[in-house]
Amino acid sequence: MLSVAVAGASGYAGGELLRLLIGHPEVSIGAVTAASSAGDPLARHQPHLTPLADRILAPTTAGTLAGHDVVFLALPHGASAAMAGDLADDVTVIDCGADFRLSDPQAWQQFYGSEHAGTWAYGLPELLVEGRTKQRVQLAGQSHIAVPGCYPTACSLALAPAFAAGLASSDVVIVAASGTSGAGKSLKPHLLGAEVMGSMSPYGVGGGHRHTPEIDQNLSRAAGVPVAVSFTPTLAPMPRGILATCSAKLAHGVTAESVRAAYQQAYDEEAFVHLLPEGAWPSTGAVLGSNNVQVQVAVDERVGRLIVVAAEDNLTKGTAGGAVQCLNLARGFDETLGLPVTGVAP
Ligand SMILES: NC(=O)C1=CN([C@@H]2O[C@H](COP(=O)(O)OP(=O)(O)OC[C@H]3O[C@@H](n4cnc5c(N)ncnc54)[C@H](OP(=O)(O)O)[C@@H]3O)[C@@H](O)[C@H]2O)C=CC1
Ligand SMILES: CC(=O)N[C@@H](CCC(=O)OP(=O)(O)O)C(=O)O
Repeated sequence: MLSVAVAGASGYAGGELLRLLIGHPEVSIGAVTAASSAGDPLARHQPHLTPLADRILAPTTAGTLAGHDVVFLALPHGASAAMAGDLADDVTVIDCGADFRLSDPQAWQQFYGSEHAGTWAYGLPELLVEGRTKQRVQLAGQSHIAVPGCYPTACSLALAPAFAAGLASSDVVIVAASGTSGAGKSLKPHLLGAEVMGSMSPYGVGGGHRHTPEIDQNLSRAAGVPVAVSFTPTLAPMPRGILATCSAKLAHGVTAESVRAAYQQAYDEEAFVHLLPEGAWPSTGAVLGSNNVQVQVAVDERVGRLIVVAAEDNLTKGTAGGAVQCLNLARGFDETLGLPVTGVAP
């Protein structure tokens, strides 16, 4: 049994981590920590986590996180890097934040505006790397893992098989809608109920969103050559879920059959990434609370473009589920342990 601490346990990502870890047979939950909410009962911030209702949130310090086999960090950007250096070397640290995702310090500086903290193993097991292997081979035995951003998880899994197989070459356009939990719990004026309910709106338009270099990084690794995407996120009036509509110019002569075959080959053996049967389309409702990514492909012959639609739950596969999957791989458990493979409907 591994003893596990969750830092940022009062937040959305921390709450989802705890929901999944409660059902994980190989872990026991140790410290649950927060910042301004330290001293509060966990139940005040995570009313759905009934088995942990009596727990009190501890302050997030190296001391409260010490003595655990595994520490999950679900903290704002920058806070993870500050904390990671104070944790013992033999602890498995899985960071849900962005601090260690990018390998290019210049990209970090440009999109996050601070000094680059470093690069950890990237925690997207199903990502194809240079057309052949999958990223999971780099996760076995790892002690420090950076969990991908929620948009990069959906968008990269949507397009990597096409780039890895040389079916798509350029001109990548992604428009993705996210539920509001993607923005975290802290108060933001544009996320008040009156602003969000019954309305959709874009943000980070024009290449400014910080997930753009992360998607570039992933697709470039899949393709083996540099890929740059146009990425536009939008905010949707729902608590959870991401629906990413991704399109790219098809290489000459590529057919719908060859596209489908490449995606079947990439994902047929995967437990969590599913190419849907022809005619069925991904939806956020269908993946709610599960660690699944639903994918569907189409070829628009009139304009010679590939269209891939992917849906995930941003808090499950997009954060906490992905993080638990990384723990399983790092510690040699079955990759699916403790992770839901069915959604909740309606
Ligand atoms: N929400 C999502 O869909 C996704 C989130 N992530 C990442 O997960 C991390 C957490 O996000 P999320 O849960 O949404 O955010 P929340 O705002 O919901 O939660 C943030 C957590 O961090 C704590 N905290 C705030 N400031 C500090 C600080 N300076 N030092 C230590 N702890 C602090 C908060 O404690 P308190 O409540 O006491 O202030 C709270 O527990 C972020 O890095 C985010 O980018 C990744 C993918 C998707
Ligand atoms: C709706 C919304 O605001 N979503 C967040 C992304 C959440 C996520 O994946 O985050 P991290 O990179 O922070 O881990 C955003 O666009 O910044």
